[in-house]
Amino acid sequence: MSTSENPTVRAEIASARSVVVKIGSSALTDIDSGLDLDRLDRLADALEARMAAGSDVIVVSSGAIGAGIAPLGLKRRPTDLATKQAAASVGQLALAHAWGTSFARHGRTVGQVLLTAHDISMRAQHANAQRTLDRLRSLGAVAVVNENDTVATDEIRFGDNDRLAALVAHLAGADALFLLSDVDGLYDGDPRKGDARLIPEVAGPADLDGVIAGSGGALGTGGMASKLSAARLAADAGVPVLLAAAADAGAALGDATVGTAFAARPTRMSARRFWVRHAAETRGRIVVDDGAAVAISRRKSLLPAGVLDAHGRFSAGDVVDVVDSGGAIRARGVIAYDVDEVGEMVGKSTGDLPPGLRRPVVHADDLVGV
Ligand SMILES: Nc1ncnc2c1ncn2[C@@H]1O[C@H](COP(=O)(O)OP(=O)(O)O)[C@@H](O)[C@H]1O
Ligand SMILES: N[C@@H](CCC(=O)OP(=O)(O)O)C(=O)O
Repeated sequence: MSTSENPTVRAEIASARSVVVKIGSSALTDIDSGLDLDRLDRLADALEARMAAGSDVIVVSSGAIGAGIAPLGLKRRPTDLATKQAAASVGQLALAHAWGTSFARHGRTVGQVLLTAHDISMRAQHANAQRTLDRLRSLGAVAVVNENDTVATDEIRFGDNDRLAALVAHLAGADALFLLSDVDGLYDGDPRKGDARLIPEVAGPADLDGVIAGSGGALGTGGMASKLSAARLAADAGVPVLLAAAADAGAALGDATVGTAFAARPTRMSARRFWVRHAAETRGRIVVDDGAAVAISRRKSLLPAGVLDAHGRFSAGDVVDVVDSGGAIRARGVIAYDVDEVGEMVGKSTGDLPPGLRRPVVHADDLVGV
């Protein structure tokens, strides 16, 4: 640990009562030989030790696609959706069985929980998933979560399990998130491409200046970029993150002295703002002029006069992206009007609009910067 580190972040992670532990494909599977059962046993041992020390644990396990490659006679990780889904359907069965067998050595029962992004974005499904996770926990069973790959489509996929794990940490009210991979922490550049320095702690976004987050291995999905965006998502939810090697699971889950520790935001984002920013599905896009882009960056409401264009099929109450005239997403927010009403505002100043269309398009309380 470097002397410049804030020891409280690692102490918080080490003593967290409720934790989510995500394990990447690259740490669990091999293209030729499939699942690494010894690795799973060692992980189950480390997870069991954490539970014996008093923590509740939820596992987010990747590896379904990786585990389906060898049984289907494929030579590499598939890239098209149908073959990925076929591999996941074969591999998920093996993966869940392997976790069940590893934990059974400790007399522990596991439950499989498969989720899609859509489930997390819809309040009813969200609440049901929350209840299932809670009840498994109170019954002493370990939830093993993965994306429901066989029904998720390219448009609605979480994209990677790092994000899924951060959303589950939020959903479950966890106190810490572990991202266990084949790399022993965050480096300032891709460690496979030469000299790179390990970054022991990320206190805030400024510590990521100059860091190059590269792609993943042959089995991983999102690479380091997806881990950084998951760490940001967790930080917004008030959850500190430890990124470490799965091979160091004992030390990571024991006293959190290895890997890279990411501090949470000093004040947790409200549940509503978190949902707008990270969980809700967007239904459209509002293009705004430069003045409005500056105003929303200063946490002001988006007013009708700043709207240049609207795209999508949204209704009042939906979440939309707010983009500037160059196409960059500046914020997400809950829109106060239907798409036709927003269309009527384009090119008009507030005084030219009927009274019913003069309220903010997105109120500042419902607008979250991206
Ligand atoms: N800046 C970086 N720091 C650490 N690892 C990096 C970085 N850039 C790219 N990587 C690569 O990201 C990989 C981990 O991502 P990925 O393969 O998606 O893992 P997982 O399967 O655990 O989700 C590592 O093998 C590493 O080589
Ligand atoms: N649901 C997919 C997860 C893919 C994924 O995100 O993998 P990884 O980048 O290794 O966490 C699977 O189980 O193969």
